[in-house]
Amino acid sequence: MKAPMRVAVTGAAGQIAYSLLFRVASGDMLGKDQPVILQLLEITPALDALKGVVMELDDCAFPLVAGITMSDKPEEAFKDVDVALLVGARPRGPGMERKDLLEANAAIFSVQGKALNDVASRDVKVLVVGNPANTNALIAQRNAPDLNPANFTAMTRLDHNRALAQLAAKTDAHTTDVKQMIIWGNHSATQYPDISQATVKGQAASGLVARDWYETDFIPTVQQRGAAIIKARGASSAASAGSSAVDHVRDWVLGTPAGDWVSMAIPSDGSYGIEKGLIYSFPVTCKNGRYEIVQGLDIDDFSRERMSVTEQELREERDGVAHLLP
Ligand SMILES: NC(=O)C1=CN([C@@H]2O[C@H](COP(=O)(O)OP(=O)(O)OC[C@H]3O[C@@H](n4cnc5c(N)ncnc54)[C@H](O)[C@@H]3O)[C@@H](O)[C@H]2O)C=CC1
Ligand SMILES: O=C([O-])CC(=O)C(=O)O
Repeated sequence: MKAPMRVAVTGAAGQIAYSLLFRVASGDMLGKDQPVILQLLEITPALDALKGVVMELDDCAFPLVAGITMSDKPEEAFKDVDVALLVGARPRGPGMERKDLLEANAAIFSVQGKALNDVASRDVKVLVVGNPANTNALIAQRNAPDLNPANFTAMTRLDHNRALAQLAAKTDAHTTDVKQMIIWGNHSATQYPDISQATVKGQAASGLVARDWYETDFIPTVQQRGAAIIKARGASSAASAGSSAVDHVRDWVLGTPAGDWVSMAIPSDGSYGIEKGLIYSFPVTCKNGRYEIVQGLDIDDFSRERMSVTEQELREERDGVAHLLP
């Protein structure tokens, strides 16, 4: 039996966590042979609700759960954690953009970055889900100077999966037939879902769909999918967000399949001319618990323009929270 891994989940009484926790506990994220200790963080008024969630986790009798803790103090919840899923934050409602949440949510991530810096495992892998995810990840990372910046990531895997689903439906294929999708940039309406490298059953996707569909239907549909869910459901995506968080961490820890890649928002190292340090979504492959940006892709003028627009938005978000960036 492997030693348990410690997984912190913030916002553990919220909507996303209500689906995410059960997937983590059942072994979908770290493997069916990997015991987990769940370290759950909530704000004080939500601790009663959290107790109910823990009662349900207990009632599932998951073989891989080696312990569960609850706390309203980040320094307790993050103690020695190997993986930190930073979900807890206010979600947007109808008519809002994700960056409208910056004011409400940014402070959470400076406090949590500091706590991770002080008490988490030195190799902790951090995934920020709470919006605006990229800039919140930047805040957490900059407040954790003793940890490797590369260990702070934000979630664009939901956008990646949405793009797979849209392209698969259009080409009458299954999502597993689609390879080499890319989401560039911010988890926002400026993100650039790029099919220029994608294949469907081994054929170039760009040759299978009309350019007009790609530009006027596919791109805006993926960019606006979060808003469409809010309109339809009256609440922001929860189960699909939880599922994508599982995918993100699983692939980071256990590796990406040969011949394909995934999208992760990570600190830019300057690849593709993107400003160093911004938390920007790139195509990456993962192996041995590390990710690497896919290099050498051709970037045409259409792509370059869109990659720059979303980069510029990330610069503006960063400048808007300068007071939280040590
Ligand atoms: N990156 C992505 O692809 C996606 C991100 N999101 C974002 O995820 C976040 C959570 O969404 P939901 O679970 O639907 O919201 P929710 O409102 O149902 O749950 C959020 C939970 O976080 C808790 N919380 C608030 N401040 C906290 C703090 N300082 N420490 C610990 N917990 C705290 C709240 O008490 C609440 O229980 C939102 O910001 C939402 O916009 C949602 C979908 C996709
Ligand atoms: O749209 C939202 O506010 C929630 C979210 O991030 C998504 O569904 O992509």
